[in-house]
Amino acid sequence: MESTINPDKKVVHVAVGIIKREQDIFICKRPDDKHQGGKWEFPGGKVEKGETVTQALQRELIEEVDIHVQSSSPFMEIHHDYGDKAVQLDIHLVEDFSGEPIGLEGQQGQWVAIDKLDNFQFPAANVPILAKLIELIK
Ligand SMILES: Nc1nc2c([nH]c(=O)n2[C@@H]2O[C@H](COP(=O)(O)OP(=O)(O)OP(=O)(O)O)[C@@H](O)[C@H]2O)c(=O)[nH]1
Ligand SMILES: [Mg+2]
Repeated sequence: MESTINPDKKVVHVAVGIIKREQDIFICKRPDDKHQGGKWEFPGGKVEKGETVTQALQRELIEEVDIHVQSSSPFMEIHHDYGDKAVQLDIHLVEDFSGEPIGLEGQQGQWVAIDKLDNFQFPAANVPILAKLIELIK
């Protein structure tokens, strides 16, 4: 019998940055050929062996959106199983950075007001992030 819970399933640990300036957040569109392709995301990527989440976040945001993170603070942690892949998202708020974010890997990127984020389609795991961001501006 097939089980929906597989304790041996590898969990991908991901550092995610909520890049915030005043009431706006910088989001990017995931390339079509990637997991959850075509959806919008908060930039970030896999934590590599030997890296802390903060180090991974700094590296990924340089690689993906060309900004240098000066400091960040933990925002929330989400565990989600997509079936084809299980992820642990370590989400940090990034308000202190240098440079102007752009989609450095050819991906679309744009600043969006927090109250307009629900017009964009995000991966299912992101639902609690949007809910918490809305709380910030209430
Ligand atoms: N960056 C990012 N990943 C997310 C978000 N939500 C979410 O479910 N994910 C999932 O977390 C994983 C992140 O992997 P990634 O593709 O960004 O990793 P990466 O930058 O290291 O790229 P790579 O695939 O080229 O190694 C993907 O499975 C993605 O679907 C999000 O808001 N931002
Ligand atoms: Mg990435």
